[in-house]
Amino acid sequence: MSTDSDSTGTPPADAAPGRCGLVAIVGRPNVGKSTLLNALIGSKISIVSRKAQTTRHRIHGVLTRPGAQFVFVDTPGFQMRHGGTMNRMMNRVVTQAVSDVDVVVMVVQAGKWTPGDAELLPLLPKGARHVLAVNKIDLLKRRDELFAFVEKIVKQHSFDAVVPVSAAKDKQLDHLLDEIAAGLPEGEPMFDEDTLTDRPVRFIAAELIREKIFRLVGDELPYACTVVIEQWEEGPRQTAINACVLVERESHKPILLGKGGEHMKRIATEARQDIAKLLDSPVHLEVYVKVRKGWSDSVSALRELGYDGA
Ligand SMILES: Nc1nc2c(ncn2[C@@H]2O[C@H](COP(=O)(O)OP(=O)(O)OP(=O)(O)O)[C@@H](O)[C@H]2O)c(=O)[nH]1
Repeated sequence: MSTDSDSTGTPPADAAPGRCGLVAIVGRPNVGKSTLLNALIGSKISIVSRKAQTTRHRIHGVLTRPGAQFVFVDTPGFQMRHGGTMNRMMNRVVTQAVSDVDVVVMVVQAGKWTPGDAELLPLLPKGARHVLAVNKIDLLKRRDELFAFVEKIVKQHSFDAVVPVSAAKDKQLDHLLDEIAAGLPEGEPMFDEDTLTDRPVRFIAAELIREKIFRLVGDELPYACTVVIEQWEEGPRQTAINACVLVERESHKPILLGKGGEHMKRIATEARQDIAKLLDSPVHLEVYVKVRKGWSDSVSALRELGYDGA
């Protein structure tokens, strides 16, 4: 790594040409992908103008550093937590989603290699630089455990770089970015510097609600749930939003609602605050729960809900 003793904040005249490219962060559930992405690009989402229609991907976030722009693309399938139709479709979607990225960062949890991790290895796109991010190193008691762990993985797959990190403690993230940058092609930035995401604002609002649900009751809900924005009215003083959370079974409803509806209240309050920040205007948010049996296993229901790849 370079030292910053001579850093003046301006790149030297003979600086390497700029790089820009697509990066996918993949990994089984719970290894810390979202935490890592947030630590890399910041958790604040803002709405963007894209310079040009240069990518067919859904962009999760953009990070611009001197000399390199990292365009993080979404990989929906890697976030799914259960089997069934959803997963089969999502595997297809995911293979397509990462097929033309420049760098794929596979995140694993230090000391915890599972069959779920191994299953992802053949899905990593051939033409990309493969970076292994060994996350949560702060949880390791002994450093030598890390060497043995990494050795076991690199025997199964040849990674171009291996970087132990802690997304939560902000450890080694600059090093990780350097290793990612090494795989980005030379080129002009695709986005203006302050750009963070180009996802439609309604989708982000639904994601913010889903995030609150996972934070509060994710461990208790045996299936993923989905959030559908049913109504969105931009008034002169506030935006009124009705959102519906679809769950699999009647028994999931009380989990989401909590005693006297307290979970739902907290979910709605926290989501409203985030959405208001996102829109930079007051928000009135109503969140309902509906039971829709078998939604995650029905292809037509998935299509209806806007999942592609069905
Ligand atoms: N100790 C520690 N915990 C971490 C670290 N990174 C993430 N976590 C925790 O691990 C859990 C899962 O993190 P997420 O970022 O939600 O993981 P994910 O891979 O996006 O999970 P899915 O959305 O299920 O795919 C959370 O409780 C995080 O706080 C880390 O570096 N150290």
